[in-house]
Amino acid sequence: MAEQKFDLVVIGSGPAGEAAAMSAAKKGMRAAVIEKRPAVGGNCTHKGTIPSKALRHSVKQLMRYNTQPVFRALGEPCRLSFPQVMESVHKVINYQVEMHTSFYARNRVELILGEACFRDANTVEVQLQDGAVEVIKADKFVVATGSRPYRPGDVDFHHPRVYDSDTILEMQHTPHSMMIYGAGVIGCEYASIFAALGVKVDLINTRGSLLEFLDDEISDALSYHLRDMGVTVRHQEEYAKVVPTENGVIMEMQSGKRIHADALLWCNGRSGNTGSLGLENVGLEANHRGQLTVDEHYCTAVDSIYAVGDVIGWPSLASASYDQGRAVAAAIAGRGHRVIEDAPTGIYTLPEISSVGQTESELTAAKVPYEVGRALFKHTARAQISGERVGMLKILFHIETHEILGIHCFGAEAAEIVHIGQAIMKQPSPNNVIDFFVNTTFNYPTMAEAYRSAALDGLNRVMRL
Ligand SMILES: Cc1cc2nc3c(=O)[nH]c(=O)nc-3n(C[C@H](O)[C@H](O)[C@H](O)COP(=O)(O)OP(=O)(O)OC[C@H]3O[C@@H](n4cnc5c(N)ncnc54)[C@H](O)[C@@H]3O)c2cc1C
Ligand SMILES: NC(=O)c1ccc[n+]([C@@H]2O[C@H](COP(=O)([O-])OP(=O)(O)OC[C@H]3O[C@@H](n4cnc5c(N)ncnc54)[C@H](O)[C@@H]3O)[C@@H](O)[C@H]2O)c1
Repeated sequence: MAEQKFDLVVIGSGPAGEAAAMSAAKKGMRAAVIEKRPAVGGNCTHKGTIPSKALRHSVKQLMRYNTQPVFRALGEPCRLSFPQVMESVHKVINYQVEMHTSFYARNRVELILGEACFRDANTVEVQLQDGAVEVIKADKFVVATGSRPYRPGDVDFHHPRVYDSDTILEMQHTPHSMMIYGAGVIGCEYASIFAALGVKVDLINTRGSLLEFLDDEISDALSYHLRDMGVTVRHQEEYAKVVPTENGVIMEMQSGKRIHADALLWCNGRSGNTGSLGLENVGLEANHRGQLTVDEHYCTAVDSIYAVGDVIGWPSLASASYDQGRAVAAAIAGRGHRVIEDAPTGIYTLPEISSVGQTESELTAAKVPYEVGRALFKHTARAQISGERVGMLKILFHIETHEILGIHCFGAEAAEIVHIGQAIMKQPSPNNVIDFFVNTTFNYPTMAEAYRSAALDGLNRVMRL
């Protein structure tokens, strides 16, 4: 049995693991990454962020072709099958794998392909793909094993018409109808994708409104636009039984309804990948969702074992995972590190949604005196030119200090647009004020112009008080 020793060993090559390893190597540590898949990139690259965003991009292009009058001179609206749009997705995944693989050699981070299991707090056994077992020792370990779709025991995920967000990428046909159970971020994003492909979608939400953490106005806009695309949104529904049949899936609801569709996409929750890590050998225990608890240094209850990314739960974002990876390497090296707790929201529904800071409900509950400045995309020259007129930017700011408290946006490129406001919002006082947007000249025509319009709208309201 071969044995190797490192300063730091990371388990998992997703955003969190890769960032931790690269960052540690740049700080002079001898680092290795263990990955059980045959390729690096994590679930982010192979099953989650990258495939869903590439899929959504292709579908959005198709939707634009089919809805923009200018393209009618080229022909009638067209349809693409799910496997057809998946072809472009595989290309993006391959580019990503190639690029991420190159980082390992360039930074002299050893890549070990196999499944890691703790033997003790400074040793893991790695089951290599050829069946051999390697023993790896390290001063410190970072668990970055990510998450997988939660699968309740009473749903048959082996049935060919029952999918989760991993297996949906292998679907070989385009169903006429689909029910999506769970209207969290994944459910809403896939509802947009399938509706844009012409699939009749039932989106079943176990809660009272869509994405309750969003500002109410944005959540309402999402409901409106999903329904406008033909999605049936059902709130406050819980399944009682899932009955897959030869030609479809029936979901019996606790409310007594029976919903039928050609296929079911299950999007209700994710569990941390800790089951096969041998945590019992190091005295660690995961919670009921398979997640590990860490302190402000991303250290678990065992001082040689750290954890970052989806495996520690909230916010479970690729964006935050990259930052947590860098932070844990800094923490281990004893250099100052940032605790990641202010990640913006970027939701790639159609329309796109993005926000940073507090919502109106939160500010009202906290009794903060605030005002709102709004700009509708349809009133900007850029949106009129691009034809992407759906959308709104709203800035929440303190009535007295003008400090920006929240930015909420939906519409084309919302996830990019929000960062303009975020950059100002994060400035130290007194530079974090809404007045910046009226005292600065923006390129024209741009979507950034919406900031000026929203700021003028908000400041006009305050002046009228
Ligand atoms: C459909 C979908 C869409 C998403 N969209 C977005 C988005 O738009 N924006 C965003 O910010 N986030 C998005 N996310 C979330 C994002 O993908 C995750 O937050 C991110 O992948 C977490 O990164 P990670 O490094 O913690 O783990 P992962 O990406 O899950 O990678 C973990 C890796 O660890 C490996 N591993 C597990 N156990 C072992 C073991 N014992 N030994 C060796 N290797 C092991 C796995 O094989 C995997 O490669 C999305 C998620 C899904 C499912
Ligand atoms: N654009 C983006 O940023 C993006 C896109 C997709 C997914 N994601 C991330 O992926 C994560 C998963 O999203 P989602 O839509 O599946 O779900 P979600 O986190 O909204 O959860 C859906 C429901 O499942 C329940 N649940 C969660 N985990 C469970 C578990 N292990 N066992 C039982 N119930 C559980 C939750 O309480 C909730 O009622 C989110 O944290 C999200 O941030 C982000």
